[in-house]
Amino acid sequence: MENFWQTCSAQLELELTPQQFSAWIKPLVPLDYEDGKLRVAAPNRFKLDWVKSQFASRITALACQYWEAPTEVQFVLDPRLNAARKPAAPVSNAGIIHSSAPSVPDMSAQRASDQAAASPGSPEYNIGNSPRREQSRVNTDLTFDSFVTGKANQLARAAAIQVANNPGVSYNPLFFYGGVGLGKTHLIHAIGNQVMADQPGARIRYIHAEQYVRDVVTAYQRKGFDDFKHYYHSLDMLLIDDIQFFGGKSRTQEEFFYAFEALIAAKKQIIITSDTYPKEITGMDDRLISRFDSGLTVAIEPPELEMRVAILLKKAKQEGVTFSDDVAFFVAKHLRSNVRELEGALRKILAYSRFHGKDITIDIVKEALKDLLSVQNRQISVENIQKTVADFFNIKVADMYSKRRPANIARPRQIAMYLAKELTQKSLPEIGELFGGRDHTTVLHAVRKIALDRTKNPECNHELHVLEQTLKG
Ligand SMILES: Nc1ncnc2c1ncn2[C@@H]1O[C@H](COP(=O)(O)OP(=O)(O)OP(=O)(O)O)[C@@H](O)[C@H]1O
Repeated sequence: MENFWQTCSAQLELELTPQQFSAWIKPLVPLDYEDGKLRVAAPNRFKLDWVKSQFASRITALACQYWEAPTEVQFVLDPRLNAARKPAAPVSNAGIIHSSAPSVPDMSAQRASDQAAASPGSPEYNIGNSPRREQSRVNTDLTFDSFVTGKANQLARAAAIQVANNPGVSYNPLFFYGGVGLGKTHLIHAIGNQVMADQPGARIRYIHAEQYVRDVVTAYQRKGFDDFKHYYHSLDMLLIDDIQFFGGKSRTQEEFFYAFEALIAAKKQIIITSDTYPKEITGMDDRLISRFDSGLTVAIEPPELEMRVAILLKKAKQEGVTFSDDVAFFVAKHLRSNVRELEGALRKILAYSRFHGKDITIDIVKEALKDLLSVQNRQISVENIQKTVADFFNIKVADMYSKRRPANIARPRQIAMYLAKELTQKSLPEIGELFGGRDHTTVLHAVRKIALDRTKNPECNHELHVLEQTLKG
């Protein structure tokens, strides 16, 4: 039964969004399996009803497939689970405000009680350490221990450790930027976890920027800005993720500016992540940009091959599976863009090998990742081009979408645009979009310029040839 549940969870994790998975599936616990009947416990009535209506048929289908026999899945209520489980899923915690937006039925009642909890005098301000941990929304799985280091992120990790050891003192704010799925969120949770372990009474809060925007709107609608301000201004540490979502939202930026000033003045630590560096965030007030830049700004780059291998080996081990080095190298060589993609591939491989009861070999990996690999082989992505060209010219990947124009950046960027046009099916406007929202005429200009240069300048031709060969593998 345990094996089935692992397989079933792995499959559902592939099919659902991360928020859905952690909100609805992760809290479930299989109880027993007898005579074609599987019993699964849910922690409360709300989750029980939702899981029954939304996921029962899929889980039943997976159970029938696994046992190769008709199987009935019964969902039961197990209130003891609430006490026994550590907080993992944002929605499952009785926290203050939701930090992600899972697709849920009407949760207004829960949200109302969440909002109430945020007000002064409420339990939030008189709570013990364990509920404080829950309300912080810090994910206990994302620690420094589980964070693999390599060239791509060693600076960021060093800065994170420094800040975790001296919150509010060394770099404030600490600002991480980099592309999707590269570990920014992981790293700020790791800081939160360490500070919480060192100072169990600290008021720490992780929030995704989109949620902060929603909170501002709610405070606005309810005329509740005093509570809102009081809450955010009295934190000991604020971890705010994907701040680029503040772009163009002036009321949110204004509120955040006050919170920022109050926290920094009180030597309370702020840690921010973004997909690009402060000056490049579109629609952000200059006051905020200069504040973001006033501490330490560190990039996280896409992982290099060795780091991708290390990540796969570590994550496989965490799943209780041993990957041979050959298999890990094979996967890492073919999947190059980010860590989230590697995790997805690993889940696919595990689910495939469990379903078919086969050991993990390169052949099995090829089967399990058939779709992913054929797409990778057929198509060279613009992301890959940007990374390869940036590595080649020793510049940051973020400079590919930045608006900076020094020649040592502008030319590699033009080369990357040229290669994107040559090697992918993307249109000029699509390429412009992927290079920091540039106009298609800028891309056209780059393509023509490099094409001409190539015919006249043998060195340029050679560089392009090397890059093309690298990209085509
Ligand atoms: N160096 C690493 N070691 C171990 N796991 C990592 C590492 N980097 C990223 N991950 C894992 O990869 C997944 C994606 O990382 P994360 O969510 O932190 O990315 P992100 O940079 O915040 O991306 P986004 O901008 O899309 O939110 C997470 O499950 C995270 O735990």
